[in-house]
Amino acid sequence: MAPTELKQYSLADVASHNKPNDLWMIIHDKVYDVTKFLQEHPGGEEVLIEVAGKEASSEFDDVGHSTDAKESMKKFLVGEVIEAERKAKKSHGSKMTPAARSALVAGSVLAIGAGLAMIFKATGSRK
Ligand code: HEM
Repeated sequence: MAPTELKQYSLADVASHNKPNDLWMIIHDKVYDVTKFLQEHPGGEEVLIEVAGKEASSEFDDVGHSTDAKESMKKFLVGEVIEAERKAKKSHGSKMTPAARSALVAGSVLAIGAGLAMIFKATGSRK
């Protein structure tokens, strides 16, 4: 079974829709056809033409688009970027393995312990 019902596009597919009369863009791995929205975009058509056929996630986020804007963009969703070419990979967050993380915690505890021991020794001998 397909993991998603969205159509899958490669970056090259999206890049070919880079004209004002045929304008797609990628925002957070989703592909949007905003051709019909150009004239209506409150931020103007120029900014959309600039990112035509391209990845525009940071530009979109930088504006701080409203929830309304995020809701209305669903109307333009036509698909998503094929998994191999996605920017955001499946594994989110820290790249550290659990073992590496435990080692780091254990190391820190040891270092703090050693530091405290030295302080206690120093204060203790100052009699
Ligand atoms: C499907 C994609 C997009 C939709 C549906 C959309 C929608 C909107 C909406 C509804 C607004 C009005 C303000 C708000 O509600 O936040 C807005 C403003 C704006 N948008 Fe977009 N937008 C899209 C993509 C983009 C992209 C890719 C850029 C930049 C490259 C951009 C730049 C702007 C700017 C500069 C404003 C004006 C902000 C202001 O004047 O305060 N938008 N957009």
